[in-house]
Amino acid sequence: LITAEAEGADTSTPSATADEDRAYDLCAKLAENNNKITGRKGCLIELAISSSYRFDDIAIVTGAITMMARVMIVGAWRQYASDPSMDRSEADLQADNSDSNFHQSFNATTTSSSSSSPPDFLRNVQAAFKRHLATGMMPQLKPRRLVVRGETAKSSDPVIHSKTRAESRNVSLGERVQDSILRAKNMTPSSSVHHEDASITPPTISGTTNDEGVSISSNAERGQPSSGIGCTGSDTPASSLVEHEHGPLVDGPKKVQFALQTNARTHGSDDHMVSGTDNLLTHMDSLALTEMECDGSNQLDVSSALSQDARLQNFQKFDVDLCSQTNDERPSSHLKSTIGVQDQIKPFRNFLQSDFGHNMTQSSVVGSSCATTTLVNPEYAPMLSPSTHCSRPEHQSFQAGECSNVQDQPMTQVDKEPKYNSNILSDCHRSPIPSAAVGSHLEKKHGLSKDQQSQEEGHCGMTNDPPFVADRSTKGDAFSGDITDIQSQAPITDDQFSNVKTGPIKSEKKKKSDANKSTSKRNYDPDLFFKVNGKLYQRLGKIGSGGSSEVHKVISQDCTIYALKKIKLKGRDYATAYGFCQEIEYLNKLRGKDHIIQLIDYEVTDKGLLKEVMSGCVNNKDGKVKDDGYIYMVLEYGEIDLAHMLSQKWKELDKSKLTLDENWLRFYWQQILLAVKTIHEERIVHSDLKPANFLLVRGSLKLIDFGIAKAIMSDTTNIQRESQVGTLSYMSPEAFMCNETDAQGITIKCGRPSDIWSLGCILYQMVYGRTPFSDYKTFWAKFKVVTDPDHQIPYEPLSNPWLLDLMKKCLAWDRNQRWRIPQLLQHPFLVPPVPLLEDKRGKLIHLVSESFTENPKALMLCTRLDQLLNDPLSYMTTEESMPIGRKHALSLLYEMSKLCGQLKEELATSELDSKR
Ligand SMILES: Nc1ncnc2c1ncn2[C@@H]1O[C@H](COP(=O)(O)OP(=O)(O)OP(=O)(O)O)[C@@H](O)[C@H]1O
Repeated sequence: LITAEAEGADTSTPSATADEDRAYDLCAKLAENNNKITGRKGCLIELAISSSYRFDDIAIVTGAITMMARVMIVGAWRQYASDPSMDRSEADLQADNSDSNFHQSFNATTTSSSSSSPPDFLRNVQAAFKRHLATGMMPQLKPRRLVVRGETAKSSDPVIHSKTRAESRNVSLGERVQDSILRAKNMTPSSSVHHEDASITPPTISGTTNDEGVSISSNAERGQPSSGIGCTGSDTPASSLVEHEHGPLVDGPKKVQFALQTNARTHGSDDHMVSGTDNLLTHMDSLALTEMECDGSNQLDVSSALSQDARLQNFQKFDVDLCSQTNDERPSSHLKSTIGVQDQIKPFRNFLQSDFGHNMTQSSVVGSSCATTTLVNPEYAPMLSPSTHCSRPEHQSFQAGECSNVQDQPMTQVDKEPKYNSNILSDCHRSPIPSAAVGSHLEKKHGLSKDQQSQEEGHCGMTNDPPFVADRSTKGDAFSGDITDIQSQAPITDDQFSNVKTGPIKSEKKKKSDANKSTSKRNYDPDLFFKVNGKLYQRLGKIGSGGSSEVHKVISQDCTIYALKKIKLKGRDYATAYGFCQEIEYLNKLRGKDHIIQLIDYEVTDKGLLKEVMSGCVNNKDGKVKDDGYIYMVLEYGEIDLAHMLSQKWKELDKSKLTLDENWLRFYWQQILLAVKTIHEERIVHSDLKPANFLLVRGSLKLIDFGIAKAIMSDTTNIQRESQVGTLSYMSPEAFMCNETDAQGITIKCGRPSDIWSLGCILYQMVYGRTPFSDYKTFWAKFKVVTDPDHQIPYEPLSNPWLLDLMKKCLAWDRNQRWRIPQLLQHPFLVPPVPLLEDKRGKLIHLVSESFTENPKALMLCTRLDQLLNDPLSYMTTEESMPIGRKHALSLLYEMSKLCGQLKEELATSELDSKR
């Protein structure tokens, strides 16, 4: 049925029920896919994914079947491998490497339901399958097609299928059989297999095309859309990178960081800039340029599907794992040593079980701009919309599966609590921060746990991480070879098979297996779990990778979803490493603040480094970190970032031909301001404000990524920077010219106004769908135009003149003219002035506005003048108290004369126009 579903057959008709032939087919497919071993993931999982984003809840059903079938297959394998009465030994199987008949018959069974004589293994599998059928499990699972979603999934299906088949062609029978044996005997999959995994992993979605016709395919990593031209990181010449910055919405983030000592202007071309200077780190987030282009909804669907898939797989893995453990005759010492971990694992397992053990509901939550598909248990989700529909409850049957001894274990207290999928957190009112986590943090604030030493020696077993190619400038590259770990599927750790000959194995396989042997000491599967300060977090999928880190979606023992940011320190220069530790410091400082992403827990495995940063005595500024060290940060989980929300919004607008909803804009703009207000009040300048750094968490936007943030020293208003930093499209003139001298010979410094400029760029992008300097494609073109005080930013006319005014207030070239956050929060766009009563209005203003009722700009200026005259305090920051000082009095007068001048100019122009 899974196969039928995946191949698009209509399984809703009675004819599509699983007769024996089809069951056999299914078995063969399962066997083949287990055999093929695409890493720790079978093709079936992929099929389940493909189903899951085409059908609302078929994934649950297919998932259940997949799990069940897998357990059966494993059972069959075991039976086959251990039963001497069976007529084919493993040696035979290995000998089958060259057995083309076997291969052919295998193929025959998988491509049609015609029965060629199946090999013994398949017969055994078939027998096992039938035995299970007899238990009455199968009939309870009646997958049916429920809801068919849009075209996107259809269009992506062929990609997935063809990929899957291509994979199957690429793997030799010998490898498949050997890998199968390895898997059945608890050897871990080979690294070559990993690569296959990686290639199959995220279903490639859609093919949106940007203005240049560049095909963009978004992968499952949210926020990491990739361009078909593969312009990632600093390895790509800048000239080619910048060329992709085209059209609306694509001009976004290019993060640059380069040393000021470099006289950038002396470089003739972008290429020089990138390749010529050691200190010159040009972080062209070329992929992120396309960020706004990628289809957020697709991504969400897929990420949702992936997380479902991950859950299914993990659940399955637990069952098999626990099963094998309970059946195992291991020395009790080993059992003992696993107890701690098993205790930690149990809640995960129960969570996953409970998900499948209850009716599940799949629904879309949140507004149109950020619709997310989510899997919830309706029992605990009373707030779901009426459109929610329930899927079938058959999955309960799976609980009575093979591992009853394990499943019978009582649920812990935490298991009885409502379990929420990540997105449902937005509906529930429980604290996102488990008190235990916070408590533990407080206990050892800035301290280090006992486990750190051991973790330092090989934390989480991430020994196979691909090397970081470059520093922070290599967005995406550092992890490009990595595996999306939600496919973790290596079956069963079971010693009873350890003596089996495995035949010749590729050296990579051996390496991987050795690595896993060493990680097995940890008593948890490092492919499935992260351990931070002794607490396990199960991986649910990779969210994305930034310039310096990879971020995973994880679930904690108390079944809360978090994001786990992992930063590899080895090979980085110390300055960068200190920067990472500083991010932790800032996040600590910002704990409990509403609009800042919350740091739940963290661990720096290099104790010395953290100590140095925390104490402010940074010694080794120039060297590179040699030791294997990682930083782990457990963060609140964000559902979608503003960049994707904007992309979706603009797609909706383009489709509907509607104009921007000002209330939508007001709502999110206010949230952005509140977030930045929080950090500015803490004397922190973010320096990298951009839509991608605002995450939606339970309906509020929260600020993330303090990687290049800086604290303002107490006696100044500016930060000291040795390098220019930021993301090109959002960088202020001061950020471009940082540390140079201005016309008056004053050194240009960055401060809070620099963040305000970035906010202006974000607002501009929210209003027009592109950033203000998007027409300037190359770094130098941008540099020139942004640093030119006479450059006029183009503003297309808007129906609301306040909005225009607001953008101009943020994008004033002169940083002293830019409004500060408190003023912006009071700007008439957010707080429309209450029209003054006729008799309260200044006579002069009244007369003037009466004569130009048809000119909205003049009217707006009149209102502001009026407001300034009648309510001058609204023009001042909330920090100021009465009586105002001379400085503020002067600035009010300056504001008034400026408004008068603008009004005079406006009226003169419209007078001229009317004469013409
Ligand atoms: N708390 C979170 N919840 C969900 N997703 C997150 C969270 N934190 C980060 N991400 C996602 O992970 C990816 C990388 O995150 P982040 O920007 O923090 O990494 P980074 O290494 O600092 O990147 P860069 O320096 O290039 O901006 C982004 O796609 C981001 O949206």
